[in-house]
Amino acid sequence: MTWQEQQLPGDHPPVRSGKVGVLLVNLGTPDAPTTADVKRYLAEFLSDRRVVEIPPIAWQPILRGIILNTRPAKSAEAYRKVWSEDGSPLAAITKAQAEAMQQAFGDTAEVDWAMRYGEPSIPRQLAKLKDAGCERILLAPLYPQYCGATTATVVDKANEWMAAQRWQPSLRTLPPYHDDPLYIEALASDISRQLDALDFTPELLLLSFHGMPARTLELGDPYHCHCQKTARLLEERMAREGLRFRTSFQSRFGRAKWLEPATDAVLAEEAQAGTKRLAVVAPGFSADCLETLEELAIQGHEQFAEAGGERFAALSCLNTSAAGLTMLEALLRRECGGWI
Ligand SMILES: C=CC1=C(C)c2cc3[nH]c(cc4nc(cc5[nH]c(cc1n2)c(C)c5CCC(=O)O)C(CCC(=O)O)=C4C)c(C)c3C=C
Ligand SMILES: [Fe+2]
Ligand SMILES: [Fe+2]
Repeated sequence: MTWQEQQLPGDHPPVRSGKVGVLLVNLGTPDAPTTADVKRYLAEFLSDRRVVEIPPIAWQPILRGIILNTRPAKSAEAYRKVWSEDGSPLAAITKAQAEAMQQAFGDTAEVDWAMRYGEPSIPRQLAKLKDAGCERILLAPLYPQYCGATTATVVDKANEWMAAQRWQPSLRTLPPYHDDPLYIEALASDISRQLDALDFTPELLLLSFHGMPARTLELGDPYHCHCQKTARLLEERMAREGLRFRTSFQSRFGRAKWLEPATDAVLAEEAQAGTKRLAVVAPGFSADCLETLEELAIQGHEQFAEAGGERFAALSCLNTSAAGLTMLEALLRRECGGWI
């Protein structure tokens, strides 16, 4: 079915229909690396009750009174270190992924991208797809591992928009793909390519996933198990003579206990135990961002070197690599089954 302006009586509102839409979604990022923009972004992000599970009556005074007066300046400084000509790396890469998918799908689907926090927002982009005639939309949160704080909040936001529509499009959601052979294969091939290009041979490949409060595991969030399964499958698929694998969790936020071991602690511990050559990669991130380019590649390098490590490499995320785009297209085509 293709889009068409239907033949309608003169006083009938225009009707556009018949198309399939695909919306790639990632976390969100400030518009500019300034304290004011980072503050705006963090206020929205950290007010999401899926992200900080403390009752607003207790949390909002801490957020507004302390965190939003201290963190934005520090985070803005970190963002400035990784900001690119095309803006925030997370937004620029997600946009490039959507453009590549549009190229791959041609006129069989409209492909666009959105950010859960900040712009372009999910409601704005869903409305854009609907206005372009998309009656069927695949919502694709680009998180391989399911997490209430990431995947579920994207679906919540989309459903909020759906609730306000008289004529709703049909909505499908890309399921988590943490153990999908397409994903494991893409990671194995892209990581192997990057390891082969290094001018040293790492003794350890550290798989660093974004952390979560430890209690989310007891509350039934599958995130920790999904990360562990990705790590196990990747290690089985990639096994190399002399290369050890370890898994850790980065980006701790707040005072509660987070999933362990922490990436910074493992980097120091490994160097102190005599590991000289280490590579780190973040398989849970679809695109490089502040957490990989600054926290891992800059801070992680310093932590490892200060503890006695000698050679360090932070590998890239799948981004727009050939392996990453081939995987993404295959996942999206599968989920659009019967539609295109
Ligand atoms: C990949 C999955 C992610 C999970 C799970 C996640 C949970 C989570 N994050 C915070 C707090 C912060 N995260 C920040 C940045 C950030 N987080 C993710 C991904 C996940 N977060 C990404 C891709 C990014 C990068 C955004 C970018 O612009 O590049 C930040 C902002 C930066 C900073 O000030 O440090 C915060 C804060 C919590 C509390 C949480 C789960 C409870
Ligand atoms: Fe985060
Ligand atoms: Fe687990």
